[in-house]
Amino acid sequence: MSFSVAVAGASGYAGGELLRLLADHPDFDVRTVTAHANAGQPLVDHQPHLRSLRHLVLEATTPEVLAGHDVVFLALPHGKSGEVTASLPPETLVVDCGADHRLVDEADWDAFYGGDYFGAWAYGVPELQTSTGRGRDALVGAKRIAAPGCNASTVALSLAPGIAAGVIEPLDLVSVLAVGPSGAGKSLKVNLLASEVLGTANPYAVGGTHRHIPEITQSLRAAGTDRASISFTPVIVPMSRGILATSTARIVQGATAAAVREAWETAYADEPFVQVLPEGSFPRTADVLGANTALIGLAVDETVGRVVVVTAVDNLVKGTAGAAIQSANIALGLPETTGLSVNGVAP
Ligand SMILES: NC(=O)C1=CN([C@@H]2O[C@H](COP(=O)(O)OP(=O)(O)OC[C@H]3O[C@@H](n4cnc5c(N)ncnc54)[C@H](OP(=O)(O)O)[C@@H]3O)[C@@H](O)[C@H]2O)C=CC1
Ligand SMILES: CC(=O)N[C@@H](CCC(=O)OP(=O)(O)O)C(=O)O
Repeated sequence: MSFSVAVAGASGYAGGELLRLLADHPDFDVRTVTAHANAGQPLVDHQPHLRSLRHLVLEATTPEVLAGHDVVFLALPHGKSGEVTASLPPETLVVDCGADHRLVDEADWDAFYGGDYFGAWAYGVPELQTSTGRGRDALVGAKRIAAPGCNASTVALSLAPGIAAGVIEPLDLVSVLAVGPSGAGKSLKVNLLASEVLGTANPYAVGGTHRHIPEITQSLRAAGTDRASISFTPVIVPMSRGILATSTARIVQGATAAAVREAWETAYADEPFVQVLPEGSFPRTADVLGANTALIGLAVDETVGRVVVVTAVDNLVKGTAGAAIQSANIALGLPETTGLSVNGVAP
């Protein structure tokens, strides 16, 4: 089967990663790539690593250019995809990598983003299976999919099994993340200059201000609690890609260490792209580079009564483009793993 595909935001990091994966996907045929200021230029001027797509030229990002494809992937700045998606035909599968269609509560959108609210779509993290319509079930046959924020999906995958199994307290969650600067996109920002990022660790959005917090809590609520709250702190470190999220949660009274581990192992036992490491093993970001894999290590700290969950993902793959393609595979009835690899690149 061959589905014609357009990628909008193709000159950016997320668009480039979508294209790298789509180029080797047997059922997707990338016909159109679009950009904004760089429209009119050859794709490889902006993505020189995508040699098999060197025939493509960046077009303007308009509904007219994007219409007429079976699948449209959008990797545009926040607030820009919502403007486009309303004009795309309902039969087109649209997968948005921005935040415009992630949040179910308009008040969260207003508080953390602002501007027009475009409504929530099926959330592109299949492993967050729940009884409330999110997860894999909501993606089957979907025509509109919101791919996740990379930090948000990493933390939700880290903590949801404990909430679903009732072995951790949903309040008093803490997550601190080491993140690579590619998560912030390609556009020039002073705090992301090499001279500002190399040789240092920079915390940002400290103190409950990061826009991924409502996205995390809505996923955790969907896992099986009506209340979830998290202290969330990201720290930029000098690695181009990757997220290492260290999350801790208070263990509910009476839950044994074995029951805690069991919750995560059971939740992900059949998942191709989320793996729980054996006791005593913890992931490194290097282990998932280029892979659509989330690796999870966990330990129970009996002294403080908390579980410590360490999760590594590649922000551009499992955090964005890989999740988008995995979700599109499900929506189209293709094998979920098509075109995606659990194996990373090393060293
Ligand atoms: N980077 C990451 O790890 C992740 C990114 N995402 C999301 O994916 C989306 C893209 O992010 P990313 O690739 O990092 O960003 P980049 O800054 O690297 O790329 C942005 C893309 O959008 C285009 N663009 C810029 N302004 C406009 C506009 N006004 N209208 C239409 N297109 C525009 C750019 O085109 P041009 O080059 O011509 O200006 C470019 O192709 C964002 O919503 C982001 O939050 C989600 C999860 C993780
Ligand atoms: C280093 C850095 O700035 N990372 C970004 C990750 C962005 C992301 O995952 O996606 P969305 O912007 O689409 O939500 C951040 O923390 O906001």
